[in-house]
Amino acid sequence: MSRFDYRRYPAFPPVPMTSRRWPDRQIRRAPGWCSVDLRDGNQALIEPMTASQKSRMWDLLLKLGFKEIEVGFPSASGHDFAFVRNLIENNRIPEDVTIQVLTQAREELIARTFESLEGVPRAIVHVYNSTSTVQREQVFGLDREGIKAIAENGARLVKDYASRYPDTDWTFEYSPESFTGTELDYAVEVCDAVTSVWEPTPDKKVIINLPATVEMSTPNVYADQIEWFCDHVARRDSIIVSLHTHNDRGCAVAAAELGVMAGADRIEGTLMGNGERTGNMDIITMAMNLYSQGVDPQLQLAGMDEIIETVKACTQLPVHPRHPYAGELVFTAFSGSHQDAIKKCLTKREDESQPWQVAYLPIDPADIGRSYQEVIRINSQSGKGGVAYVMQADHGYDLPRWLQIDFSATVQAYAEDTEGEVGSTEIHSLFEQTYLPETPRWRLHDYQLSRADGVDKLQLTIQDGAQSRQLAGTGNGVVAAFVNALEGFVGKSIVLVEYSEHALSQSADAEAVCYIQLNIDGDRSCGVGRSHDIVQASLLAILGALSRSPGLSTSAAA
Ligand SMILES: CC(=O)SCCNC(=O)CCNC(=O)[C@H](O)C(C)(C)COP(=O)(O)OP(=O)(O)OC[C@H]1O[C@@H](n2cnc3c(N)ncnc32)[C@H](O)[C@@H]1OP(=O)(O)O
Ligand SMILES: CC(C)C(=O)C(=O)O
Repeated sequence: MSRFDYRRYPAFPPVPMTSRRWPDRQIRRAPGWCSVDLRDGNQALIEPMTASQKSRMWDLLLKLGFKEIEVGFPSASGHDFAFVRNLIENNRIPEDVTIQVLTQAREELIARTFESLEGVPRAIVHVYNSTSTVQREQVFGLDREGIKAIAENGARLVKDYASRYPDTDWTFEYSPESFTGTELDYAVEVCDAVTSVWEPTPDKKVIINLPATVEMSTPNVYADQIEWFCDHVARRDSIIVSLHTHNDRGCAVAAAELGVMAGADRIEGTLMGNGERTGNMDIITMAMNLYSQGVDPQLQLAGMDEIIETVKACTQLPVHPRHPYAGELVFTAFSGSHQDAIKKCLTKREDESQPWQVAYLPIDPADIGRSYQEVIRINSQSGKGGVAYVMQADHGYDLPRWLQIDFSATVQAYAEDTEGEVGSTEIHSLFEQTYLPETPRWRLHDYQLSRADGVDKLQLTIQDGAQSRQLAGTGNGVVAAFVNALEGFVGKSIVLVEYSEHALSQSADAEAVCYIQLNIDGDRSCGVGRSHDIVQASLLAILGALSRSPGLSTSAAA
């Protein structure tokens, strides 16, 4: 039989709650954030961070505005110990920032932890032990009382060692590690035992951190667990309930969000979700989720590219191009209908003080240092809206709709041939080759306009290969006279169907650009003319449209 056998995995039992309040709540305020990049994130790396990588990460975390940062497990290694000493001895901890360190509930480790913190003005000492059924039975070989005793002993030791360093303002934190695999009544019993040792008050709270050490259920079940815990734990007004979720089922952020709705006050997580196995809860995503709902995330995340660069350099892990908010491709639309909708919304958006309402873009990319240039990228899935956006945003051409349709067919054919993305410069060159070729079929030499009896008369010279041709036409206005001259030249009827012009915004010396669509004996053809003179731009556009018309042979012209 195959080992791929779902029957080996029992379903996670629901929490027996008859009524739950959290589904009706909204998060309207950011929780307290604690970065665990330098501890949980670091302990999961193939190569743990070097001292300089840790320093770089520390500096970034300060810059982003974290006020609580777990900086290591100082009793575990000389490196972690030295890093904590470095921060303290070099006065690198700002007054509004508190460092946090982790320790097991063992005396020698707790003693060493306090040694590492000597002289720190304030710190959070975080002690943990596993409480789940699996860990109790299989790892520790202890019953409920035995495991609770480890927690109580750890709490007592932490309190005792803290009293030996009276100059430091201590905060205590306890985690019933593997909380999500722990019976809820038992988790409450253990945490109550810990807080009865610590005796917190509303003015001097302790932190009780409830980890989804392994994510085992849907986020709603985690939220039930948190609400149940908050409702039953003793001394709730003296406890900061903290969450620490992992991403085994891909829902760490959702679980943390629902957990906050269920009553939690504080969140531990990492930047971009680095951490054990599938990672810790990603603080960037959760904070930006708040931001996108109009809630101040209390973190400065405007420089997303710097964050990514630092995280990559410190963890030596890539950031997925589709990572929420941060990935290289998350604000990019390749597909035609998305591009069309984005372009329309952006074009209509005149008043920046109005709420952001742009299809397919949950936030304004500019808020996190991304430019609109990255928003729309072109490949064979793209449509006219995207091509028009690039032509306008990057090159200053405001193509009318009928020309967008005409030109996007050229770009589409090119994208299919090259089987890849078509860059902005390539799109521009395609436009020039198509509508403004360096060696056009016919070149306008010179022209003279005169007016008599209300009729305009145009005389002009056209270069047709090696020959110069003199043409003349009449009409109401220069364009009509030119069209009339060309009708005689090619022997076909020509109707001016569309006309549009504008100053070329990207051109420093104010060139004008003119777009024309002609109907030449039933065939439509588009042309573009560019010149410092608007009349000349119109004539060039008409000649360009005529040159591109497939129905004309040189002999017809002759
Ligand atoms: C979910 C988490 O992320 S928890 C944090 C995990 N992080 C780390 O472990 C990284 C740093 N840790 C280390 O480097 C090592 O574990 C050290 C140096 C701290 C300790 O190493 P060791 O002394 O070899 O102990 P180890 O961690 O293997 O555990 C050994 C013993 O401690 C017990 N123990 C484990 N965790 C705890 C705890 N939280 N509290 C009390 N005892 C514990 C174990 O049951 C085991 O007991 P036994 O020797 O009687 O069987
Ligand atoms: C020590 C605890 C908080 C932890 O890292 C976990 O459970 O993942």
